[in-house]
Amino acid sequence: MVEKSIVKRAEELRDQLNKYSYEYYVKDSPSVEDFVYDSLYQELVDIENKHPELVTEDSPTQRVGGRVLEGFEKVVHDVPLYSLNDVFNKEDIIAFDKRVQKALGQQVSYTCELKIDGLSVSLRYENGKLVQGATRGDGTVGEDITENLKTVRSIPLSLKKSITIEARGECYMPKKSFVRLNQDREEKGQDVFANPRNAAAGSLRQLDSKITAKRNLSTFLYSVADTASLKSSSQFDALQELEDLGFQTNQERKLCHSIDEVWDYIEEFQEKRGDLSYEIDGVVIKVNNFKQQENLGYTVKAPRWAIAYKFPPEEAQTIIRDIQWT
Ligand SMILES: NC(=O)c1cnc(OC2CCCC2)nc1N
Repeated sequence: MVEKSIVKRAEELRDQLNKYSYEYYVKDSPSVEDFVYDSLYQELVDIENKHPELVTEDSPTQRVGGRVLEGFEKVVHDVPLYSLNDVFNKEDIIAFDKRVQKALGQQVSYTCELKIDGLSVSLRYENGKLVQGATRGDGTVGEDITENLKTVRSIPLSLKKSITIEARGECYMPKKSFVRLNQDREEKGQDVFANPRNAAAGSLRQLDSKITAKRNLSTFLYSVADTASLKSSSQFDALQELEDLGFQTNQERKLCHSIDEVWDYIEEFQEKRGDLSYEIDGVVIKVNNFKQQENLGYTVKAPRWAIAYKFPPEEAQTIIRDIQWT
């Protein structure tokens, strides 16, 4: 039986380290220097080595697993991960708005979100603890990449409330990490990745999570499998609720009350795209109210209540050129 004081100290360290990690990787505003984090982390590693029975699933020491997998298990998504219909011009945005207004016969607000150019992932939590992470796959069957997603520091191993929820979002590689990774691969005579999306996909497909852990991936969560698992009754509020649970959400979201406001948002971020620290390939426009989303429903592959406005592809050189070389 381990002394109570040691059990208590291990719990304190876990909570403290998870809080520091959240501040650093999710809020991007650390409250302590790295050396403070490192020394507390080492203290926890020492306690867990001496008393393995004290190790918990959500201990920060469990982010980087030990074993190399043979392959990935299949995961069936009870609620499919839908894709989005794409549009490429203002006329189609206006047509989308007209269809929605006609179908609903009432006023509609839209939540606009940047369309992160990464990989869709699904994160399942039971009683607030991360139990499974999976790829989108074909929308119905994905792959279990829990070990790899646990290494993504912005993914919380435990939520701020012990609820059971399946969150969905994008896992991506920041532009600077992409450039650094390709420089490193070039020096080693390895193939370089064509773009950050491919680099993120390649990093999440690693059978050895120690490699994934070094790729500096991040996330933006933007939806849940079942909106009934949230208090919110709209997309805009749901994003805030996900943030309050400890997820990273994209701060550029905007609640728009007319399609003109939506178009202004699109033009704004077509301009700002090069200044972002991550790649986007457009804007996602969603009917804000969940009841209205339900009334509009889905086609076979995509919701009728959302549309993706795609920007013209940005040639690779722009990505490299636009990085602020600090
Ligand atoms: N790549 C993105 O940033 C992104 C993708 N998809 C969605 O929403 C889909 C999910 C279910 C129907 C609408 N939102 C996003 N922000």
